[in-house]
Amino acid sequence: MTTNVLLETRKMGVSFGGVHAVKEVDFTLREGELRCLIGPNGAGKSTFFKMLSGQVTPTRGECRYREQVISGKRPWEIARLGIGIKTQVPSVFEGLSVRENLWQAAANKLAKAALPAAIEQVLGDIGLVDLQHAVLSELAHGQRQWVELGMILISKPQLVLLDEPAAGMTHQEVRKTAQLIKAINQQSTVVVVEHDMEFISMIAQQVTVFNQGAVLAEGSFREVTQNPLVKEAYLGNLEIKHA
Ligand SMILES: Nc1ncnc2c1ncn2[C@@H]1O[C@H](COP(=O)(O)OP(=O)(O)OP(=O)(O)O)[C@@H](O)[C@H]1O
Repeated sequence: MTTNVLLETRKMGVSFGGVHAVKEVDFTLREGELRCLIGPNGAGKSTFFKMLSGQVTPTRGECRYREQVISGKRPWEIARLGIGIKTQVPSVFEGLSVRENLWQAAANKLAKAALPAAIEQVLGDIGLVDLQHAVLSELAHGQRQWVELGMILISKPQLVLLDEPAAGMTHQEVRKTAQLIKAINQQSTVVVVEHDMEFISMIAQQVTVFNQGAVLAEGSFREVTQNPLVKEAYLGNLEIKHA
């Protein structure tokens, strides 16, 4: 593949006291990818994600984004480099409407004259045109998640990091979220941590499987789900549907 490397970790890891949550991970992400991180509970996916997003500081190794060392930077410094982050805790403004949330997200990134058209576009993308004046606290869980994805979409980050974007969603909501993430991937490189294998099957291109703080396998969805080591460590007898 000739595409440029966007983000790279070298022997990056972190320990909490005696717990080696992530050991020494080498990970390479190329421009335009949609990479899924999967693995059993406690495998280190979330901690790895948090090191990419600046929520956790690595105790060894480093992470480079566009060849600049970003490990040790704070989340807001990382966001400033053009990285959009959706953590498990939603960062929306509860008292503001859908439209106002999108406005807030875009205000510092787009020219004022470009804002209305960008907001219309994203309201359509997230399917909330009819609810644009509803206050966030009145929305259903899935709708609030879409607003947050819309807030990422409108600021057009180069890299988007999503931690369990489909958590707690109904089947229908999961399908819509998958479409939305594919739309985000049309303009941004994306990393997704997720448990829901059905959701992963809808969006996956390259998949990295974590186990016991290390990368167990990497490859296409089909490759990793047919890998005996992945079956043993994670999937067990789970029936996987291939598109
Ligand atoms: N702040 C912390 N202090 C101590 N141990 C931690 C901390 N954060 C994570 N760990 C430990 O690190 C290991 C990896 O946890 P992590 O949450 O990254 O796994 P995960 O793959 O995301 O699991 P899950 O799918 O359950 O979210 C676990 O043993 C966890 O208990």
